[in-house]
Amino acid sequence: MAFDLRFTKGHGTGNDFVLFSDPEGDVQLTPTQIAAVCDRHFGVGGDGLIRAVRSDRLVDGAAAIAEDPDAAWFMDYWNADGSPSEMCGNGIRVFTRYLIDQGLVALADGEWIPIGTRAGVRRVRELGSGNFEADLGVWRLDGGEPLVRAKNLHAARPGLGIDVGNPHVVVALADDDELDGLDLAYVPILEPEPQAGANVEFVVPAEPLVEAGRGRIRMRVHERGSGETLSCGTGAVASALAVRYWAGEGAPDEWVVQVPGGVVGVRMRTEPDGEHVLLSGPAELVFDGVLSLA
Ligand SMILES: N[C@@H](CCC[C@H](N)C(=O)O)C(=O)O
Repeated sequence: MAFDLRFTKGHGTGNDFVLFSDPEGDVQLTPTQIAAVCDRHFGVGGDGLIRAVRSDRLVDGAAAIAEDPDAAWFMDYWNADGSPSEMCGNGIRVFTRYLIDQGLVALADGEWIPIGTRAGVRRVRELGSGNFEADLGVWRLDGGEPLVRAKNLHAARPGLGIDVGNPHVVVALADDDELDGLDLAYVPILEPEPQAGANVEFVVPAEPLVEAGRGRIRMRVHERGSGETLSCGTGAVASALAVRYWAGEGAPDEWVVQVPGGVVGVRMRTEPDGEHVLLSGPAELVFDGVLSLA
């Protein structure tokens, strides 16, 4: 039976999403329907699809409420190929702006809102001028150092596995030419291949590498389930963490990450439960529409 899906198109530094609101959890899209919505030729087009649903309507949401009873809203995130992901750093900023825009939440100045995700509860606040900051929680080295091959990269390079709620492998390249020459229409090959797959980021230092106490890098990404995207928030934080790890003691705790779709900020902060990593950047809502879905 066909039904109408009311959606909003949004993006964070060009990482674009189709968002819709389903407070009671009545709309269960299949992976095929999600891929059709995200298709850039036959659908709306997007790197991912985000459903805004009340946490108490979902099994994963119950875990979020147990972690923080105020996590009333759950970001139900799906990649463009219809596979689920635990987290999305650009998505959670756009999601928060969407909740505000829809009148589903109101935030006081500087107030942090807890959002349920499959990776656990994450907190977001508005910075003003359409910018938001998300606390992506405690990060960890995970996934080892797989060898990474990519189209136009002459030899395999070692990557560094980092988990920021979802899995990443970060690879350092020699210079801009190597970064710009990559053909990320082809999926990078990881050896060994992580069981759950990984988002793969390629990074080079920006010029200058450190300015006003902040590290600066350039990044391109191949996202698990979506292909090359113009930006990846969790990928940007994984990249900054990897470069700081490689640089060793004395490296900055604040980073500027240049991605093809713009610039995001990353900072690390020690909390009682470990070191958190925070992501800041724009969140834009572009247009609303209605899609008839089979
Ligand atoms: N674009 C996102 C990450 C989206 C999920 C990712 N493709 C995955 O499968 O983990 C971001 O901004 O973090």
